[in-house]
Amino acid sequence: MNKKLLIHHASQIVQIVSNGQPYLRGSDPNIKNLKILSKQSPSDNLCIVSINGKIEFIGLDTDENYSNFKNLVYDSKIDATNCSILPGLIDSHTHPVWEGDRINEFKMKLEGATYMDIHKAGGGIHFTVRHTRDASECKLYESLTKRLDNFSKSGTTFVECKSGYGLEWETEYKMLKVLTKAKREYKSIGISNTYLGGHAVPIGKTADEATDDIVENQIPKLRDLIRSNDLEVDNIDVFCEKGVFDVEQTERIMTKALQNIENIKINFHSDELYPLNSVEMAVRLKSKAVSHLEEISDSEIELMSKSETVGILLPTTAIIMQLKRPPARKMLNSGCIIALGSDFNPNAYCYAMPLVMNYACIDLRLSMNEALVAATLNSAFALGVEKSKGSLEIGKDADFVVLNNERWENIIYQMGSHDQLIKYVIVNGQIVHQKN
Ligand SMILES: N=CN[C@@H](CCC(=O)O)C(=O)O
Ligand SMILES: [Zn+2]
Repeated sequence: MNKKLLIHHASQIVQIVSNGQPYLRGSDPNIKNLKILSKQSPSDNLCIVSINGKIEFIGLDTDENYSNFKNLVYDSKIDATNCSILPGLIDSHTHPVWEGDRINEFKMKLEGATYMDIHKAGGGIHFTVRHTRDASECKLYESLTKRLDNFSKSGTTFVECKSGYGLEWETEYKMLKVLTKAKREYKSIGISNTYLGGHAVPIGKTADEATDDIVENQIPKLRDLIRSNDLEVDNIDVFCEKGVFDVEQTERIMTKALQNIENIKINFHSDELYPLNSVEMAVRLKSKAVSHLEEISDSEIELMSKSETVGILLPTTAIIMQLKRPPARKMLNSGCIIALGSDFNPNAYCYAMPLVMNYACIDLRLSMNEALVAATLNSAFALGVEKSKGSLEIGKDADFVVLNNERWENIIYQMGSHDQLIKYVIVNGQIVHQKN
């Protein structure tokens, strides 16, 4: 199979970088000088060629190089006149496997209840856990794939997906089976799977007892199922938070996972509601990423800026929950590696990375270039897929978004209009979404 795709006549191609850089720190001048090809004259003709799902050529089709590709027969040709082309967006934090919406809690929060009030009263994550435990694998797969389709229509071509609404092995296993099936069979979006057995302390157990269960019972089972190829799990996560799992318990879980599961990547919820100083532990364990960080301290920022641990910011959640905002500017100016995620979950119902980037700019004061880097290359690095995704470079996966507009910034500027702007979403050189 040698499928070929040609996208030609484009006005702009946003590569992000073209020198193989794996990520861009906040202080890197290449964020200001993003690698963008733009039409200089009406006779210019920008194009991108994919063969077998990889990028083979990017540039002016008058270039000498293009002669190798000019006379090929293409399976699909897209005329991108007046369009811009971006890397597919990468959403580095979501919780998409669950049943039971939480509209009632949304109402309660609008009336003044806090997230933790609801959680302690047996709602929040516990409400979703009850409904997810009751749901069949088939039902969970059906709702997951509908959600994956919504991520894809919003321009996301690769998404991190967590388990975490089981809080016991049987349901965690069910969720991970659903995620593994989607990763193997659902080809319109790439998936990085995360085991989040420590998402909350199950009712009737202490946090220490729940930690013991994860360390002594769940992680060994997970290891065996990964080894036998029954499950595909890429990352391990814990909700490290006051009243959930403390730093010590989180470290026990992470250490056990590192010792038992080959190539597992640490990526956990950190410093969201209370400053627990968990970034110190994250950096010490060489975590790939930590998420939220509303309460990150100056000394943690300093540590993070000298490490390769990515800070994943979730602007929609901070707005929905009316949290103190993460000090994004300070983190960027100090040289941290910043990524973005939607945090899609029943408490924060947002699929759309274009809206997340908009909020990151307006509410967290990122520049548009910083937001795009955070939603592409740096998210890819947070998930360990930067060698194949996150920028438009020869040899990387042909994952693109084609916008109905000559300037890429419209994906951020036109708040909430991504449905009108996104003309095509392409994954591995295949059109997975096309605007009618
Ligand atoms: N903070 C913990 N986990 C999720 C919320 C999950 C839920 O409320 O169901 C988050 O990242 O926001
Ligand atoms: Zn989360």
